[in-house]
Amino acid sequence: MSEALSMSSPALLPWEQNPVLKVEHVFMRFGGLIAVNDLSFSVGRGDITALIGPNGAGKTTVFNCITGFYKPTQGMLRLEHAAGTTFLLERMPDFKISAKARVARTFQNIRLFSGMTVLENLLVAQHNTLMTASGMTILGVLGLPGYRNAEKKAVEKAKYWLEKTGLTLRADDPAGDLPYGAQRRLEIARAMCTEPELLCLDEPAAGLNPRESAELNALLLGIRETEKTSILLIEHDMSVVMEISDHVIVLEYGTKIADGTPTEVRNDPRVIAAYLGVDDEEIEVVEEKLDEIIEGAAT
Ligand SMILES: Nc1ncnc2c1ncn2[C@@H]1O[C@H](COP(=O)(O)OP(=O)(O)OP(=O)(O)O)[C@@H](O)[C@H]1O
Repeated sequence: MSEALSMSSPALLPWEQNPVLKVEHVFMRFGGLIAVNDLSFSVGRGDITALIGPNGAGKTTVFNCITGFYKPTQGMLRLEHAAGTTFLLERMPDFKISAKARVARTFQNIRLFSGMTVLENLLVAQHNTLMTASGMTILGVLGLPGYRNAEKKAVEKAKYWLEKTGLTLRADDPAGDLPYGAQRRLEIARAMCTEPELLCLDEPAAGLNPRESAELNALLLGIRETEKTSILLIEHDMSVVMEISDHVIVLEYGTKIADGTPTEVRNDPRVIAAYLGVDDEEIEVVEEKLDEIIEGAAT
């Protein structure tokens, strides 16, 4: 390749080589407020990607655009399945984004069916598959084999995720009776029962104690390893972000200010200043504190 050509086409970053999601020049305006400002980034297939930034930076708004809760004012969100099918998420209603594009999501505040059992929560998550197999109830009512098989598979899948999330012994308890950390894991299990191409987690470590946080890290790393599911997470807990992410994107006031590996982002003075809300002259002190936190999390 000529020098001129190689200079004009720089090597792709690892997460740009086979992205599951490409966010391209997305804007989201609420009246006069620009919550997301010309945002572009890629989510690598099979990666754990973290979206971080101070409160109000626009992270949840980005999630809402990806999952169809908001239509971006401008820009494209291109999701590509491993099999090659491409979905333009900004053109799809939210129910199709979950059912067809297979983007699953958890929320900042837990949204389980608290009166249903743990197992029932996982079966409800597979409602779409069961409805299709039931021929919209007729085959189900008649108890035909196609429906019975689908039902059996749904229970097997639920049991698989109960085991993965350490909830097998609580299968018949109401979800609302589980401790907080277990409810968070159940939310992830529920999302995984839909076999997502992209799993979006909004602050999965919020409110967890250090032991639960470590369990969450192990669960997410296990999902990446075994299921090869691509994960995009919003997280304020830097020990989680630094320990499990392959790729970190940093937002401030809706604008991307950094995009790289955890080490690159962590050492970026702009990120430290923006994320931790400090003045430039305080950065060194904060960097030392950050090192302590990360070392503490590793031991
Ligand atoms: N529906 C809405 N209408 C008006 N403004 C909104 C709406 N949703 C979000 N915003 C504003 O957009 C900006 C970004 O909010 P967003 O919730 O996306 O930030 P965030 O980074 O997720 O914050 P946090 O970490 O606190 O959850 C904020 O100024 C917020 O007030």
